[in-house]
Amino acid sequence: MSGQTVVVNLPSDSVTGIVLAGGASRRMGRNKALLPMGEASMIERAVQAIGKVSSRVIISTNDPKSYHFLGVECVLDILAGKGPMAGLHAALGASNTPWNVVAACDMPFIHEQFLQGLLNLAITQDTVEAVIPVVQGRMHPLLAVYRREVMTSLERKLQAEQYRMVEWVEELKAAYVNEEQLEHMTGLDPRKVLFNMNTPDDYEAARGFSSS
Ligand SMILES: Nc1nc2c(ncn2[C@@H]2O[C@H](COP(=O)(O)OP(=O)(O)OP(=O)(O)O)[C@@H](O)[C@H]2O)c(=O)[nH]1
Repeated sequence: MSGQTVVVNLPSDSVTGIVLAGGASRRMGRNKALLPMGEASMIERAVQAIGKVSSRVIISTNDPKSYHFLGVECVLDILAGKGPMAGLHAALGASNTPWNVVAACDMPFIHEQFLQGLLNLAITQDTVEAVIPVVQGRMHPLLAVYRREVMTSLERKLQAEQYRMVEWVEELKAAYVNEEQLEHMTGLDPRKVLFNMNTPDDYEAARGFSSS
């Protein structure tokens, strides 16, 4: 942590927060979104963090009953079973704000300061369509910021049955933000914030981390 103060520039009423929670969690063997992490479930942590930087939160899922207890609006995939790009597509279709901050439900160290850092960069870049973290050469399109208009190119990809999100993101006019910039912008360790859980071992590792 650098201790840097993050300045809030973007009014939250220009931002919709989207939590992706429509996956099958096959590798985990149970719904990742409902796993407890510290005092709350994974989905509650994501909704809380994203709710601090946006005026409206949407859960993108095909299983709204599981999230009814949260009292948060759920949006169903238009193309069900096609992965996170389809989830983002449906949620952007429901959005009415220029900027949209997206997070997967399986990131235990998600932090509003990180999201705000990405949003702050987004509004200083008139021509960019997205702000995408890149850590160790790997893009992280599931914790990122998108203009609503990217829905058009996303829809084209889905119609062409091209479901590799990184390939789509590479075609966007995006600000790709490296590890050093991310740390400077947010005051947080990007590797930790961007860590995501796929397997029971990842879950154990994250729980160890969060209680230490
Ligand atoms: N709305 C929506 N979200 C999805 C879909 N597939 C994955 N996600 C979400 O996207 C994020 C990354 O998902 P993955 O870990 O790649 O896939 P998963 O299906 O959850 O897990 P595995 O079955 O183990 O691959 C998670 O937040 C998922 O909930 C989908 O078809 N629709």
